[in-house]
Amino acid sequence: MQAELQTVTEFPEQITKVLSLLAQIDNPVVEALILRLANSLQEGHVCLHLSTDEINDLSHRHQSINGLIGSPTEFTPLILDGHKLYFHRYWLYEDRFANQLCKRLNQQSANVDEAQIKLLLNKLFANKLDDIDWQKVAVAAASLSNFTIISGGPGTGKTSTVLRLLLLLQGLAKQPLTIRLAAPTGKAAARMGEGMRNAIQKLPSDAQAELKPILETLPTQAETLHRLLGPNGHRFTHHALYPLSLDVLVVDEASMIDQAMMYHLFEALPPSATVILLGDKDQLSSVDAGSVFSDLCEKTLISPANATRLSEITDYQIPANPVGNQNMHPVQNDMFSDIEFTESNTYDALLAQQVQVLKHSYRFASVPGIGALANAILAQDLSALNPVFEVHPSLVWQKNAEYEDMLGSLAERFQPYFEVINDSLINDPTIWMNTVDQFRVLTALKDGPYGALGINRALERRFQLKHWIRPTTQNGRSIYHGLLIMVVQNDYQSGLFNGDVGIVQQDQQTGKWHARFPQIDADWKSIPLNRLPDWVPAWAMTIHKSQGSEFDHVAIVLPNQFSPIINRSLLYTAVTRAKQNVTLWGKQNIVFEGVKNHPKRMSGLADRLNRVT
Ligand SMILES: Nc1ncnc2c1ncn2[C@@H]1O[C@H](COP(=O)(O)OP(=O)(O)OP(=O)(O)O)[C@@H](O)[C@H]1O
Repeated sequence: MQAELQTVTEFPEQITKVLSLLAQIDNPVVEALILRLANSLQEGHVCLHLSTDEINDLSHRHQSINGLIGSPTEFTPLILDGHKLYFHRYWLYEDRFANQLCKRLNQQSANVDEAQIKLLLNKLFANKLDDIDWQKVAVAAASLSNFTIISGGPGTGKTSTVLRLLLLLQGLAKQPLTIRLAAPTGKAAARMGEGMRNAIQKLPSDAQAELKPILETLPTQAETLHRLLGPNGHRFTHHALYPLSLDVLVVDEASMIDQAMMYHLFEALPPSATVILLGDKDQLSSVDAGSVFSDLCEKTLISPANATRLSEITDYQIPANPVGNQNMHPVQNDMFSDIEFTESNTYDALLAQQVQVLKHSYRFASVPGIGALANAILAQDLSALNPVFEVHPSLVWQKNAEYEDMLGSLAERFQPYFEVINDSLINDPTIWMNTVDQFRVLTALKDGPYGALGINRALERRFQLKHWIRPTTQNGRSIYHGLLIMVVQNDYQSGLFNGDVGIVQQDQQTGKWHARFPQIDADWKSIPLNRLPDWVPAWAMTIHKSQGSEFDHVAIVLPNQFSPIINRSLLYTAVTRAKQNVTLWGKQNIVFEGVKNHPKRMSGLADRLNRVT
């Protein structure tokens, strides 16, 4: 699958030529259109919106588009659906996913025992709050449905909430449920498992004792979506005809799932399974085309009937359509201030009621600087940015630094790591990884001096000057003991996936080189360098690649000229990768322009869901 997608997204010109040749088209206007579509896919859009004039123009070129562009019922390489032009495969992904979702939204709450739910909820949320406990509301709403989205920023309690939801579902079930946890990348899956184990530890001790038999049935390890679906060449083992064997699936970091993977996932789900997607709708969308999670989170509403039902179950007075509620972010309030809830019978109205948004960050209560900066970015409040940096010592903004000074400062931050990696008495890769995860450089761009590749090269030169590393060449690549690498390709043979981060090590006895990777459910994996899939150094990584990871201190490096790639979601994602400190290296006008820039990816999902049930 990955290889096929790369053909379209990475080589737009070639795809245009091949399609034109296949359809025997020799028409520059049509060729330009295919190229525009391929380029927009590369930018993350699922489709291309055509104007009425462009559509009229196409219909006049009937001869030249015959066999190339067809309606949704035709089998042509390109599909024109209303005003939206798709590559056939993406039209199919979006259409089938929407159908699966609509089926799920249609089979809501059959025979739920609301009295039993209320009883268990009160055990799981023993403290009655003065204000509405939105975590409790989220669990209550999710227990009435087989599809739920829980969106929230870092530390808003998504994992704690989903743990209580799983305890509730398992407590209600007549037979023990098969529950599985998954995430788009290995790193995100590892963090999800760790989060679950922490959340269990943090349950009040009386609840832990009382719920012990149920707790023992819950998974505390998560797997990657690829592993869950079962890689099988370029396809997956599980699909509509051979669905997954599970009752409940929880997927974390769902904002990272692209349209293609979302389609494959929903195709492989048994119709009776309950699905819970967790994520942060404000984060960057997936690397590949689509912004499915944020599209699904576009509206969040509580109908009057649902408000009554949830009030009864939770013992809080839940307002219908809670516009202006403290729990909602100002941006969100603005977004919904003109939406009045009508008992609409469209799928998007059904979906809006399955979207639970958590807003209070427990994590940022102790590190308020990061929370304040993240909120200022989300609210696109430029006037708040400078004051936020002035007030919080955990935040530093280097607006006018020279390039070399910046590199010097970034390199210094890796000193603690090289001290442990070069200490022959410290041979524990977990200590190495924990030390290197204290600091990471995140870049907006991939290429150029301010991109991840350029910064990595420059940092390596500095590491060498400081005698922290002694590079040698193998298979044409510079390697050294302690080199931090990121895999940039899925490789089923080695079990390594795009985004996996490992450490290169030379065996002291044999002198052989290996890269070691932390495993979700096993010891460290050791792979000889010549068997590694394609990789890059990872002292600096793009913000896109950093999704699903967290570091104590994050340095965000922006280029010295504005690039449209810098936008609100990118900056928010970068800032929220930090647990303690953020150093922002970028000119003020570039940061301001980036915060104001909030593009939306094109897709037809909203239109498809805006259908009558
Ligand atoms: N209702 C609550 N009251 C007090 N503390 C809470 C509550 N909910 C969550 N926390 C605490 O907040 C922290 C973050 O919670 P949790 O890990 O569930 O959030 P998360 O949204 O999953 O975080 P992340 O974005 O890092 O995955 C944890 O220390 C947790 O114990």
